[in-house]
Amino acid sequence: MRRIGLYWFGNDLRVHDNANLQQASAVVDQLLCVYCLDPAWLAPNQYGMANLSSQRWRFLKEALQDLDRNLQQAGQQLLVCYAAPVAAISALVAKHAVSVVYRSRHVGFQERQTWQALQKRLPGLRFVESDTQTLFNLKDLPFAQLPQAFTPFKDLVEHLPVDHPLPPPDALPPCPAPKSDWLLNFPVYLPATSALDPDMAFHGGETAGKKHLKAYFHSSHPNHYKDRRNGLDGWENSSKFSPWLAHGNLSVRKIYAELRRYEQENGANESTYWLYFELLWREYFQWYAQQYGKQLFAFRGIQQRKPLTCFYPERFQKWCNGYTPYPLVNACMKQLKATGYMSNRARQIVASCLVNELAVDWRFGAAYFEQHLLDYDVASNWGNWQYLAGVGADPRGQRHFDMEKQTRLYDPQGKFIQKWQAEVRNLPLDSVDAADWPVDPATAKLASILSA
Ligand SMILES: Cc1cc2nc3c(=O)[nH]c(=O)nc-3n(C[C@H](O)[C@H](O)[C@H](O)COP(=O)(O)OP(=O)(O)OC[C@H]3O[C@@H](n4cnc5c(N)ncnc54)[C@H](O)[C@@H]3O)c2cc1C
Repeated sequence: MRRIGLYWFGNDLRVHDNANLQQASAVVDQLLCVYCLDPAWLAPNQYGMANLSSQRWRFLKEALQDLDRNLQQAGQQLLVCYAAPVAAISALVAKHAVSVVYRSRHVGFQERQTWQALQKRLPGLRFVESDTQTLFNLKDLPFAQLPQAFTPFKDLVEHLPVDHPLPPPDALPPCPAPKSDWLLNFPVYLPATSALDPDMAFHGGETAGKKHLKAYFHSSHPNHYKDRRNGLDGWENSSKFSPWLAHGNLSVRKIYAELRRYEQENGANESTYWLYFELLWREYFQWYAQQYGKQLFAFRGIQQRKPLTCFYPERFQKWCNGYTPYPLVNACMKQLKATGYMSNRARQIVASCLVNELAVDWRFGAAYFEQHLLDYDVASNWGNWQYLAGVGADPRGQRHFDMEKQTRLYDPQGKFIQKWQAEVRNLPLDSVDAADWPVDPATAKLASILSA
């Protein structure tokens, strides 16, 4: 009897180093390659924001088109369903008598729930999941409970061996449906912003990601990474791997292998080590999301500590649009909106500003980043926000950055602020002062009695 498999692509949009694709091609006679674009991503979430900005959508669309081209080279093609995954996959399983479903492990809470819901809905089917998005496999981690801070985690894992990345499959089992059904076809119209800042030219897809990886490790940039990584602008300051990593266009094991090759050929130094160190931060947050589930999104975080913040709609809007009293923050936020990218230092500065200067609930900042970051990754985003808000993996508690000092350090000549036309100063934080709030006469009388 013919065995038909379904490969459900998620944040692993690539054919190289994809253990599931290799496994599927060895086991099944025919294969459906499917991606689900969930309509829920376009509707407002609990923070009133859609998950995908037009920049994020452009990058994702490019990544899907590239995946389709790469699958075609191996005799396959990609079906993109505009539907909720459980419904779409169940329908395809029934229509094509699928007996095994493959996917890469996703550490996100909702994504895990969806995977479980699918298994419940389709009893009797085989479900295969592999670790393709992390350096290490879950089963090889040398602890049962993730350490509550990064340093003990790093000490436990940094010398563990990392699997070699797998090559792309030469050929994949054919698709069981006629070609006409399987054209990469987006049933929804979504505006995909094409205007890019030439300094931040990210294009989605495995092909663009691999090209960038090669260029990076054939330059001298890795030798200067540690000194430059805090720069607010400039393509060469940091690796810029994150958007391709987040979509799985680049495998983190492939990056690791390239880094080791670079070190062998050019010598290892503090900077090349630091690049690995940052990949370990990413790794930490992946397993952190896996361990803490929905606590990743909780106001009190994993610390169960209540931040002294709430929600001020006006302050939040000013932060999003770059109209706070802090020009550096405004420049960073304008950069994010225009390009979908912001350096790590800039993310720390604007997050600290939102929580400490504007006293706004950190989860709104995380949701805004989710909407706009090309490299949005559930684990790294919400994990870093918790850290900055003092409710996450930081043993030191809340990080409060001095805005003036950060400006002096990272934009001493004001060039970055000027580039984003964010020089405006003396903007009030609130348009209504507490003293101007309309107060009814009875309350005013009570207040005067109490203050007498
Ligand atoms: C509030 C906040 C939100 C963030 N949200 C995300 C997110 O949604 N997606 C995301 O990939 N990163 C996120 N980061 C981490 C970091 O800012 C980005 O990974 C980095 O800026 C991406 O640029 P790069 O690839 O040039 O990084 P590089 O400095 O070149 O680092 C190399 C790689 O290491 C990893 N890395 C570096 N720093 C971190 C870190 N602090 N946490 C986790 N991984 C790290 C990334 O995979 C990155 O691509 C966030 C940081 C903060 C402070």
